Amino acid sequence: MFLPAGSRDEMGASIDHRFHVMEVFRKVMTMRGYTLISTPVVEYASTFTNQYVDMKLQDMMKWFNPEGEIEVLRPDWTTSIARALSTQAKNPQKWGYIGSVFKQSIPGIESHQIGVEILHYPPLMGEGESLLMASSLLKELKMGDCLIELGHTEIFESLVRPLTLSQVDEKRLRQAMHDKKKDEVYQIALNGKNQQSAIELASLVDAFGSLDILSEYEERWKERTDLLEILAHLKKLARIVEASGSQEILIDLGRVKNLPYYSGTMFRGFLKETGADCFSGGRYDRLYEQFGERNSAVGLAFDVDVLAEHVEETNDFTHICVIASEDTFVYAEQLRTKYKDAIVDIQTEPLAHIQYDVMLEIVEKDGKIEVLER
Ligand SMILES: N[C@@H](Cc1c[nH]c[nH+]1)C(=O)O
Repeated sequence: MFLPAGSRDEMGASIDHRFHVMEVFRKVMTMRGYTLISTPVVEYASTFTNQYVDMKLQDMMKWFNPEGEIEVLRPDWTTSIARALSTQAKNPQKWGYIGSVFKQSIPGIESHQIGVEILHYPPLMGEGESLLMASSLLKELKMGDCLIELGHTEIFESLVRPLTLSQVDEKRLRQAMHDKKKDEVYQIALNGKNQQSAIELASLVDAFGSLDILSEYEERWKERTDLLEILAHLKKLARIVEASGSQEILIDLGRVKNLPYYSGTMFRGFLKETGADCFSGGRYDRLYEQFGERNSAVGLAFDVDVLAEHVEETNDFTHICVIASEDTFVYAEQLRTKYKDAIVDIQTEPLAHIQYDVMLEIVEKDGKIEVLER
């Protein structure tokens, strides 16, 4: 009642879990040498809708400012951070962030992210670091096994390029490929008057699974040096992650980009137990072209709400109830110094819904104060 659809109030455990995820992330990123970055929650729409970023205005929370410019609530951290860093020197940088993104398309509009952006690193090192950082966070959070899926924008893009497709057909083709609808991919691709490409695109729909898929396609694409390079790159990245992390790797050669600014390797993380999609990211060197430069840029963001839902109970402090009155309240407060690592909850009566580990009662007898264990 009194809230727009999808908006909700929150109390207790779900907030605890979210903060726990953020705190563990902050520790992991700090220990790996990242620096925190934050950008304002209100930005100009044009930061996100320009030709380099190409996000859709209709998906954003927006309004006109007094000067008639459109302002939005931050729909994406990666783009804001690129804007903020565009004037920085080009030394290797690792940034971490914690905060909300806002999209019309998600229930409640707000979702919570934690993420990293890695700039000016050699490609395999930046990508490897993103994934190993993700892997160590999941381990610290005791999330159980995770599947890391690798894809690459240039496989689908380079097979579509020789086709003469209308914009509408190209959009439909992208969607059909994303939905893994093989017949539809083939039929739409045929409109591009290049049967060989249509066959290749249709086969891409099934090109996902374990690392063996890479060897299979090395054979299939042995004449295509551009695609072979991509396969070799993905293989090296998979080896780095496998050797240092403990996560299982999947390959999806037919993956289409979920954000327009990706150019190169893309990744996604799934929790094995429930299949929940917990992180997503990729390389976006071309995003920096709007500032007249081309940088090595890669990163990923976690959906904090998904992680918080799966996190184990985080509160393992001893829970002490101190029963006091208005007269003994000051004494009760002093007791805290004795139980520094416990939850000390001062009440007039124990609360029925809480299971206390220890119950202490402060009583005043003949002007003297005593603490009794109940
Ligand atoms: N901003 C992306 C994640 C990402 C971070 N860096 C690169 N990609 C997202 O919201 O899905």
